[in-house]
Amino acid sequence: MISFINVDIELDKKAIFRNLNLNIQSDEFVYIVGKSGSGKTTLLKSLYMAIRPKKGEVQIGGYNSRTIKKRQIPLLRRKLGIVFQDFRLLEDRNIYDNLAFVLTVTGTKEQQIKEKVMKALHSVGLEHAADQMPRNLSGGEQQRVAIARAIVREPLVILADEPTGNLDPDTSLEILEYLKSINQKGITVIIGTHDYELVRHSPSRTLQITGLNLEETCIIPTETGYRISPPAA
Ligand SMILES: Nc1ncnc2c1ncn2[C@@H]1O[C@H](COP(=O)(O)OP(=O)(O)OP(=O)(O)O)[C@@H](O)[C@H]1O
Repeated sequence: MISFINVDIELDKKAIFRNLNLNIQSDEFVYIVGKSGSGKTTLLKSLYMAIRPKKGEVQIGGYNSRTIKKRQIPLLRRKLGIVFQDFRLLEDRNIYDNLAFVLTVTGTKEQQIKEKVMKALHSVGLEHAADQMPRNLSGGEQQRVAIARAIVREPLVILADEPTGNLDPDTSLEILEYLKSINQKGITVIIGTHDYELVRHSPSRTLQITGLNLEETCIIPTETGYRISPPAA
């Protein structure tokens, strides 16, 4: 469902990925790990076509980076739910309206908006917070709203870029559990993170950025924490 085929990505003439080949199936839960600056954000951006490969192609949701037209990019993004480290909620409107906005712009009818928004809030345990303003919620709650906003359009894929980067360890695990439960409903989830502890806690397919490519990796629990196999480059 998602494929990178012989992909080279450069930013400002600097090679970030070289000859990347990768397939991710529907329903998978995948971590992309790597140290700061290794290219996690770049990889996720190439999936929502904010970055296009210099060579090769990225296929996602029936679109192809080589052939997609500029006007089709919003259509692709409607099939994706994107979650950022800094939540990015609209501060001037309440939680309900933050989610409703996403549906209004695509012309969904009022009654349907209400049902979908409340269902999405329910799935992150925040239906009681619909009337609250974002600033009145904790960081973890704001990220749960961001996850609800990402799923309200019933996407094929959730792309989460360091979704726990601003959160304490316990809240991070809670966010991870919400993302796992969304995945169990059949939505592909791809998480970029440098938090190996998160991966150790809840293991799943893990791809580590090493040099200009990716390799399948295991985070192995040990008595003192975890070990990465093969080791981080
Ligand atoms: N717009 C840009 N122009 C040029 N280089 C860029 C641009 N954006 C990112 N880079 C470089 O690309 C490399 C990969 O950056 P990226 O943000 O994808 O890494 P990351 O793994 O997500 O890092 P972090 O964990 O710190 O967020 C870095 O060396 C970065 O400096």
